[in-house]
Amino acid sequence: MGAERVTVEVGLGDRSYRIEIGPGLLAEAGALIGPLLPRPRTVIVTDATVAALHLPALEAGLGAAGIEAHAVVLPAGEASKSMHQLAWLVERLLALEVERDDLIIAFGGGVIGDLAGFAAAVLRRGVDFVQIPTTLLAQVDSSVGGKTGVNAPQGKNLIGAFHQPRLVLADISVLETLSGRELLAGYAEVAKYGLLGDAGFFAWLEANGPGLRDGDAVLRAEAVRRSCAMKAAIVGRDERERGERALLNLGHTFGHALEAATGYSARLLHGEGVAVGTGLAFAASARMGLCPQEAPSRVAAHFADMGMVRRLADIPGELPDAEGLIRLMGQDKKVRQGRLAFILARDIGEAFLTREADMEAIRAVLAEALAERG
Ligand SMILES: NC(=O)c1ccc[n+]([C@@H]2O[C@H](COP(=O)([O-])OP(=O)(O)OC[C@H]3O[C@@H](n4cnc5c(N)ncnc54)[C@H](O)[C@@H]3O)[C@@H](O)[C@H]2O)c1
Ligand SMILES: O=C(O)C(=O)C[C@@H](O)[C@H](O)[C@H](O)COP(=O)(O)O
Ligand SMILES: [Zn+2]
Repeated sequence: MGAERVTVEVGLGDRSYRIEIGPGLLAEAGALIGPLLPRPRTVIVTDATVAALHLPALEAGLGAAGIEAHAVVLPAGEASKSMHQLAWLVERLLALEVERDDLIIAFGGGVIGDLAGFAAAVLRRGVDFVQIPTTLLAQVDSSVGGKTGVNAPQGKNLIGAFHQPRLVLADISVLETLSGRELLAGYAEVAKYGLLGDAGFFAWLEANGPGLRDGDAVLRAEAVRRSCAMKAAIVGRDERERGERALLNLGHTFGHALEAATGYSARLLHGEGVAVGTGLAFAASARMGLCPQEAPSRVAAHFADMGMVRRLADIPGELPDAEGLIRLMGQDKKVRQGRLAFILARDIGEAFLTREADMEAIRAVLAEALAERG
């Protein structure tokens, strides 16, 4: 039996929206998006790789409902999440005469979702948008919750806005063309949900992660559903990250510093930085005596079993020393009155935020991990 279509609801009052998850959704895009359009016209924002693989199928799906679509195509990769590309994109959208009541479609991975979502937030002071995520990472995380934005030289996602989509269509069939490296990077954000708050889900992943990785569509759909359900619930309770939502940053204080250190380049994908950062967060938690040593060992064993990038030693090229990485963490958005914030854990599935982390332990964990690089 193949994967079936399921719906997850993000409950945000009159800004609530559905996440549709299942195979073959591109063909139904017109029927699903049509009711949101004031006129049968839209603009698809995508990247060159996704356009080459999947744009004709989306255009056909929209065309079947009589919707005319213009495509705006950006270069693939994290470097496109910049002020430069934002300015270019907004000018293209204005040149295409996108009106205040029109809706645009973000069709791609997290880079396109974050960039097009931010463009939608500022274009004519805000137009609607739909997310059609095409990477595992985007299906389980970035397309949901309304964080949009671009990177700055000073740090990750430092310029942006909260702007919720009107609808999310996660077509799991498109994951079939995703590279193994990108799939495993996205898997780090899947594991994150188990590690931050659902030990049962992490145990499920320990059993089913390899099957999911190797292409089982039913397992993929289930992982996307459970991840989206967890994120939707958190976002529904704390849209603007005043509290609980910060747990979704597990692994990111370290990961974002590593992405800045590697210049937002192909040396380290976002999800890879999250995997390495999650390992470091669990190692630091054990070193501070907050959680049993079995917890970081279990995380490391599962990530190794999956074949993921998971240690500083797996990152090619030069890296700053421990002090340099801690300096980069100073731009993290969770910093308050100059104090760094970390998401640490009491066990698998029991993460919490602290601004009282023992910085000596953080330094020691980083120094040890850097030393493994030889
Ligand atoms: N807004 C949020 O809540 C949130 C959450 C997590 C991550 N993010 C952001 O998401 C970004 C990372 O997203 P990503 O990992 O999706 O990266 P990405 O958007 O760069 O996509 C990864 C690569 O896969 C290609 N690709 C996309 N779909 C494909 C498909 N179906 N088949 C083949 N190739 C495909 C892309 O062209 C790209 O080269 C980071 O900038 C990160 O900060 C945001
Ligand atoms: O949705 C959230 O909240 C997250 O933190 C999800 C993260 O996976 C994502 O990488 C997010 O963009 C990080 O947010 P930031 O506020 O630390 O930039
Ligand atoms: Zn992330």
